[in-house]
Amino acid sequence: MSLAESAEERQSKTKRCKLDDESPLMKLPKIELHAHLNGSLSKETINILASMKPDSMDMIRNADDMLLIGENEQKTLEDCFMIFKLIHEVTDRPELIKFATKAVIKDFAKENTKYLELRSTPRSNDYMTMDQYVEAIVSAIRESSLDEPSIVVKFLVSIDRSKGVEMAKEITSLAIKYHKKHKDVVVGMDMSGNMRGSKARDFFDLLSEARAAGMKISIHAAEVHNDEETEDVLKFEPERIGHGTFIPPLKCQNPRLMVLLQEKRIPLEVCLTSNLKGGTVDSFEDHHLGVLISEELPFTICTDDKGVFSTSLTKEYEIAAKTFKLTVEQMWKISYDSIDHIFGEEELKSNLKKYWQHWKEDNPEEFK
Ligand SMILES: CNc1ncnc2c1ncn2[C@@H]1O[C@H](COP(=O)(O)O)[C@@H](O)[C@H]1O
Ligand SMILES: [Zn+2]
Repeated sequence: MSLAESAEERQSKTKRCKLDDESPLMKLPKIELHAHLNGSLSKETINILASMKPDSMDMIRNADDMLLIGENEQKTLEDCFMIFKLIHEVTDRPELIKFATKAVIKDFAKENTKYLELRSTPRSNDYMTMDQYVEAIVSAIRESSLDEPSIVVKFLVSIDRSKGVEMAKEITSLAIKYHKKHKDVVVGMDMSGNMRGSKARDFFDLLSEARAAGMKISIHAAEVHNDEETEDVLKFEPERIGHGTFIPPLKCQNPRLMVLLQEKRIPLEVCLTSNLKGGTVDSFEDHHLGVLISEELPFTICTDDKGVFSTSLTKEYEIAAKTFKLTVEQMWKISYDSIDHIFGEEELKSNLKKYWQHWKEDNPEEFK
């Protein structure tokens, strides 16, 4: 079955899905490849973290209005970057980072995410070193493999480009060090953060170093309009690209970028709600996912910051299915194809594929 069927064909097959535990898309095994740790914290987890901090602030305790963007609210990306700074207040010690990591893993496991790549930028302060930050995440992932055996979790070390190249150098060395020490957990690097005031290409040598050490690379690109930078990133050929909103002709006047994407077939990590609430797309209908489907280009559906954007992986699947009139069977295929884009090892990929196939055979009622 092709994803590029006509809208009418798809519409006639669309199964309406409710967003509850019984929803087929809740039950569907899913893959999450673009989740920032601190942006993924639920309101409940933020409140618990605040209560664990001896000097926690009331502002953080009442995380509701301040930190999470509600149903019909729209913000700018700049607003989002301010929100992340506030959330960092409740994860400023190793034990809090460890608690936060476990809570996020649990949340994803609850909605049948079977494979999760978490990403985060290591920070240091009076209470922790960057090494302790990474160690806290790795040990949370290791302990979760016992507490939450249904989900496999990997970690990508993020460069926050707004912090400059010198800091990125430190982060890259740290990433390589922990990749060597924990090859089965620390599998890749990401570049994210506020893109204002820096050029992606200034970080390519560092990302190449990580790649030479055996790590896979994902880069946030074309989240905002910047054709020159987007072309640089496409030519660098990261294993995946975060967003890619301003590549297809919907949002971009430069056809070369789409040609490059078609040639290189770099999978895009698609984050529907993030793009709408961050104000980079006007509506779900205008989202570039429609082009990726019709052009049969590789992509994966992700949450980005499910806490801040008040979403979940199931909700993102629901939105994609509803907006682009996709059946449960087509959503299963999107989820299944995402396995090819994980940074985890080949043996894991083939095990996940087997699991997906068995799930389909064992749950025929979900596809009716
Ligand atoms: C909405 N679109 C986005 N664009 C770019 N970078 C983003 C982002 N969403 C999150 N981040 C990056 O992830 C950090 C929060 O998680 P961690 O503290 O690393 O776990 C943010 O500070 C930013 O650097
Ligand atoms: Zn992101």
